[in-house]
Amino acid sequence: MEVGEPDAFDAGSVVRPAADEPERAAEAALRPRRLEEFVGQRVVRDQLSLVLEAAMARGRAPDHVLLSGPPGLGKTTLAMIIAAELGASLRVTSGPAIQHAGDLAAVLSSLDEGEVLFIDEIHRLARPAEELLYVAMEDFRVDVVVGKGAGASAIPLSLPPFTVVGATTRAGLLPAPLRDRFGFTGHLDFYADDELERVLVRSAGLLGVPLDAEAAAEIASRSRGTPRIANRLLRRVRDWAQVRGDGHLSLDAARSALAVYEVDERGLDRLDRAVLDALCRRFGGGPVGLTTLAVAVGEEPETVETVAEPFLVREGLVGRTPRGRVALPPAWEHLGLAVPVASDTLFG
Ligand SMILES: Nc1ncnc2c1ncn2[C@@H]1O[C@H](COP(=O)(O)OP(=O)(O)OP(=O)(O)O)[C@@H](O)[C@H]1O
Ligand SMILES: [Mg+2]
Repeated sequence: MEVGEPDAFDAGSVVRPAADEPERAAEAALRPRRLEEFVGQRVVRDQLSLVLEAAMARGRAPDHVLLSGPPGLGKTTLAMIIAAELGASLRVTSGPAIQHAGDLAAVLSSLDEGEVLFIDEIHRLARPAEELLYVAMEDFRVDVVVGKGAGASAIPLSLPPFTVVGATTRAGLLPAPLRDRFGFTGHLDFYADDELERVLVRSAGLLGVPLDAEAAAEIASRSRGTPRIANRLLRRVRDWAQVRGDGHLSLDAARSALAVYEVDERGLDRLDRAVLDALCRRFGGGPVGLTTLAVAVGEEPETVETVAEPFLVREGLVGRTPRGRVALPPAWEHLGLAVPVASDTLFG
């Protein structure tokens, strides 16, 4: 059994899209290795497969690839798949790991021909490193600075052809010159429930646990369109089935396990429901300011805004208006309350 499952009010709740290091390690075993195993995202998959096949047919390194989209949808997985499909080795770094332009210069100048350089969280690269990267991506060159102060000089060093795969959850934060250096950009979107079911069936197979079709459907529908969450809920249901059940992942086991973790039919957890509840019952549907709402649920405004709100807004449960947050009709329905007759409170 895994220990230390955080409190549901914590950002580490089972339905949050981010993953910590131990979870990333557990995920590695479930990662699809080849493009054909990668479930869903048909458009991106087809486009990418063309880019890769064409490059291989030409015997050249493919264009640089940018992968954007929310956490847990498969950016890192795709970066690894790209290298695997090309039969190339993969070097991994990230925006925050590169403190100075020199760190990046060192990585770039050690690349072998045809290697794939994965830069995760590329929107977090420091400006000087970013500038060095444009040149490297476009001209396959780095300027190595030798010496210090007035006597310093830049020696251009040419690089073998290689492919950068950048990943970002915030494509909008990438400066245009960097974005333009990518020949192909794939945007990952939330998955449909039937796609998540396929992810779950595949994962259950890899974990060697018997998963009923109805249980897969149930878990998928509470996974917020995110494979990472689906796989996480699957592990929690497996725990339940092994400890409280007979090891079989039935619909009953799925429902019981998800009740323990307070994940409801729509994939909302305790904090999400607390926010809806405060909005509807305490503030009559709003509009109410973020700070007031946060106090009502006993949380920091930042937690409400970054942890709970994105999904509530995406689901059409909560609206953001200039005068504050409002509950939309599905929020009342979700809480089993009558939707108030349309009044200006609803349309802030
Ligand atoms: N299309 C898919 N098919 C099957 N499994 C998937 C798919 N996409 C993601 N997964 C699974 O979901 C988990 C998270 O995927 P991944 O780490 O690639 O997400 P990410 O987009 O890189 O997230 P982050 O922004 O947090 O880095 C992995 O364990 C992976 O196996
Ligand atoms: Mg990732």
